[in-house]
Parts: sequence; C-alpha cells; structure tokens
Amino acid sequence: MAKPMTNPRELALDVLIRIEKNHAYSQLLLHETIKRHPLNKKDIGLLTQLVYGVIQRRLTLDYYLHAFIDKKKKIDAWVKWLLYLSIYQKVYLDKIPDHAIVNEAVNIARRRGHKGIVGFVNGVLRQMIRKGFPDPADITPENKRLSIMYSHPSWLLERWINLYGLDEALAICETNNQPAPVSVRVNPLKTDVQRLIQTLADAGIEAEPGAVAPEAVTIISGNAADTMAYKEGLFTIQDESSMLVAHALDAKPGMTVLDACAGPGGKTGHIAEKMDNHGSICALDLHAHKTKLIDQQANRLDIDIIHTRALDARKANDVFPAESFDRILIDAPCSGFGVIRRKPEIKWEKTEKDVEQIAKVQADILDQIAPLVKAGGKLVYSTCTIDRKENTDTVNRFLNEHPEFELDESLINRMPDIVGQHGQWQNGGMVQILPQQFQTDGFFISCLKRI
Ligand SMILES: C[S@@+](CC[C@H](N)C(=O)[O-])C[C@H]1O[C@@H](n2cnc3c(N)ncnc32)[C@H](O)[C@@H]1O
Repeated sequence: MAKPMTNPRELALDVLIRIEKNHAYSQLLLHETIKRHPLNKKDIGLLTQLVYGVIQRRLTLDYYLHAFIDKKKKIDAWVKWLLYLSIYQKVYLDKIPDHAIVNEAVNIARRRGHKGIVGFVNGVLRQMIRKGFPDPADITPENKRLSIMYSHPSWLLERWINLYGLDEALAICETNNQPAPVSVRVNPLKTDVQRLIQTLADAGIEAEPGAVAPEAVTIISGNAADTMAYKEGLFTIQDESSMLVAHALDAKPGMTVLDACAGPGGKTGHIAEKMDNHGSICALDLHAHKTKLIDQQANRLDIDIIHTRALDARKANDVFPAESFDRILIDAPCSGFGVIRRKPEIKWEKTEKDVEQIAKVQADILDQIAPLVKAGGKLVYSTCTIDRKENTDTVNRFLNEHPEFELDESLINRMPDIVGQHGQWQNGGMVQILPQQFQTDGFFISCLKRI
C-alpha cells in the first residue's frame, strides 16, 4: 500500500478539500504541496492534472455523480471530492484501469472514514463502472445542458453568449478546461531569446520562441522555475498576453513611470527592462506583502530603478503632485475571467455582484490616478478579464468624464501583427484578447493619451 502522503490521488484530495474550505487558490496550494512532498515527475504531473481537472470539470462531474446518488443525500465534503476524483479519472484519463480507480478510492476511504463510507464509495463506483454514465447531451433546457457539458455556471456562460455569441462563448469555455501553457519573458538586460533557449536546454528544459510577444519563450517540458537561469534573473514566468502591456505603455529610458497596481511585479520588471534600467518606476500596491514580492523580483532581475510603496492607488493623488509621471500603468484588480484556465476556482466563486463591485473600484482608481499623468503622457488601463463592464465600459465612461484624455489609437501599432489583425479592437486604442485566440490568457489593454 502506498504511503498516504506520497500518493498523488490522496494529495489531490487534500488540496481540493482545502481549496473549497479556505477559498484558497489552486495554483498556490499545488505549488506548496509539490514543494513539501517528495514526488517524482510523473506523480507531480498526475497531481496537477487531477486538481485542475476536477475543479475545471466540477459541474459535469457533479452531474455524473448525481445519476447514481440522490441529490438530497448528505455526504461529507471529502467523500464528494473523492468521488469526483474517481469519476474524473474514469471519464477524462484513459490510462487508468477501472480496478485501479476503485481500489485507490476505497483505500483512501478506508484511511479517512468508517466502514459504512468505505462500502458506500465502493458501491457507487462499481455501479458507475457497470452501468456507464448518462449522456449530458440529453439535458434540457439548452442553457442547463451547455452549462453542465462545458462545466461553467450558467450565468457566466449566458453573459459570454450575450457579449461574444454562442460559438465564441463555447470556445472560451473549452479553452478554460484545457491545461494552460507556460511561457517566460526573457530579461534583455542579461540575455536574448535564442541564448535563453540554449541555456534552458542545457538544464534539461525544452523550450521554443513564443508565438505572440517577441520576448516570449514557450516551455515545452520541464520546470523552468527550478533552474539556475531563473535564480540568476535571465527570465520571468509570465503569460504572453500579459507581456503586451509593457509594449502598450511605451515607456522609454529616462522616463518617470507609475505602476499603480503593481504586485507581485510581473509587469513592473518588464517595464524596467524595456527602459533599459534607466529612469524611475514607482510601484504601488495596496498590500505590503505584495510590494515585498516586487522588490524580490527586481533584485533577482538586477534592476534598481523600481521603488515600491504600499499605498491605495485611490490615495495616490494625495501623495504625488499633479502631472508627476510620463507613463502610468493601471493593471487593475479585476474578476480574472481571462485566467480561469490557470485559476479554475474563479468561475465557481465570482458572482455578478463581484463584477459590479470591482468595476466601481476600477473606476475610482482611474479617476484618482488620472491627474498624475503629465500633459502629452500616456495612461494604460489593463485587466486580465474578458467582461465588458470592467473593460470597454470602464474606459468609455472615463473618457466621457475626462475630456483631457483621448484614446491613443497608435496602440495597435505597438502590438505584434497577430494581435493587431486578430484581437478584438476598438479604434486602435483598446483591444480585447480572448483565451482561445492565441492560446494566451484573456486580457484587455487600452491606452489613453493626456492632451
Ligand atoms: C491584476 S493585479 C496586478 C498584477 C501586476 N501588475 C503584475 O503584473 O504582476 C492587481 C493588483 O492590484 C492590487 N490592488 C487592489 N486594489 C488596489 C488599490 N486600491 N490600490 C493599489 N493596488 C491595489 C492587488 O493587491 C493586486 O496585486
């Protein structure tokens, strides 16, 4: 019998229970679990796939489960997650034989529960394997069927259908249920794309040039974060669409820049690299623990023009004189619907009310920060969401109320051709990127110019 805490299925169960109980992020808990347990590469892969897969497919798994047990029957949370894990392996992983799925689940149930639970788990799983699962394609009405088949809450799916049409909305859901690619950003102060790919290859990491951002490298296999090259600051782990934000900002060496919502500093470091580490960047975040992360990243990258400060961006106006900055980035707190593939719990936790609330915060930050941009300077507003309310609606409202700003229509010229041609553009100054378009995170980027 495998030891409990090196068993990837039991660890996955533990992580899933904790995510639900503590509203924790899957990414962080997984990372911490992998660090604390002596797992081989194969087991890390299985653990990761099980955790992400079960959260992603939760609604579909729940539909399958309730074909065999009454919805009204009370079962402990850990038993529910154990059954989801077993159904996930049966439906989505083809290399695991039925008897292994049942035996593993029964062994875990035995270690955690009493005899009655062991018998229940054994009975339900054997019945499923004998009878097979019902076909969700038979569910009516259509919105319920799509919600269960694509495993997204129906309110969110409806929202995307209204915004993007049925085909795009379903493509968003499909992409959200896939594993996210890993990309890294080259630090041009230390190396370049081709040299980094060679350095990574020497460390056993397979990589190739990215498909969207010029400084991006896509990791094909291996853990890039666990290399000397990472420790020495040759690169930063960052999604390719997130890399486009620093291009939008157009900060030049010697400029004075404010990064108003900067933690944990992914984009701050990128802006500094593009400024050739000349000039000055003031990086704010509401939380002091996040400004510490920015400092750590700057040290790792050998950048010394970043100055951090824990401050609510809505109060920046009281601290800095008007027109202090050539460039300002507001990479705003948002619903995160563009990064569901990396943080699948977002789709189950966020509500329509959250979107309304966060849109108000975004509007306040924009209004308070705007006076700090110099005349002729630029303000980039970006989010990692795909909701119109937080994106184009926020920017249009701002432009209506601030005649001293106009959309910077030259933004499109600073984007890679593929984004210029296939992103969802408005007047060359605002672009919405959906996750299925370039296999990147969903992102919104806009650029405003102070007249
Ligand atoms: C989307 S994240 C920024 C990501 C960051 N730009 C990067 O690339 O690593 C938004 C950040 O805004 C911070 N935040 C939220 N409300 C804020 C406020 N009122 N003032 C300043 N920062 C805020 C959050 O703590 C969070 O770190």
